[in-house]
Amino acid sequence: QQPSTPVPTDARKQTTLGKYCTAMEAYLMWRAKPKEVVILDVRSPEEYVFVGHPEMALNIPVQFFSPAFDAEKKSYGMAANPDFVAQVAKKLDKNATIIAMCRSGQRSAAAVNLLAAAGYTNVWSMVDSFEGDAVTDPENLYNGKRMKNGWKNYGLPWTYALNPAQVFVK
Ligand SMILES: O=S(=O)([O-])[S-]
Repeated sequence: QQPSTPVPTDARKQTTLGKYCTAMEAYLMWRAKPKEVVILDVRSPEEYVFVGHPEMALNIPVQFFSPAFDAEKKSYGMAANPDFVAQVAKKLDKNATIIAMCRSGQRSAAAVNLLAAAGYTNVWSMVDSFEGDAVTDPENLYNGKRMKNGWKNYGLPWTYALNPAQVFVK
């Protein structure tokens, strides 16, 4: 069964290919065809290692974590991985079924767009991704926490274990 997730309202989560799925739909797609469907985790290797990752996920970062802290934005930076498409191409054909995922669906959309521009046609963006969206309700104990949806919150299979065939190696 094909995912029926609609176009996300957040423009940063939209892709040129228009293929969207939730973490649950992604898991069901993978489970139906585990040899054909690739879950591609485009987060930084640090997130893959320390936050954990779907058990079957291949890590190729679309952006790297940057240790430069921006006091105004109150965040660390991310730097584009200039070799992202080439690194994907080493492992996956242009007609492969790929589900891109990140923390909560923005970098996965960016990754889909890069791959689409390079000729990949069957690339989905996991809109809630690994950690999901944050609760936005000041009355809620979990306000601001990523507890709404996503792979981890659904209780889908994830791990901290590192498989040499799946980790990012430059
Ligand atoms: O890019 S992100 O959705 O993982 S914050």
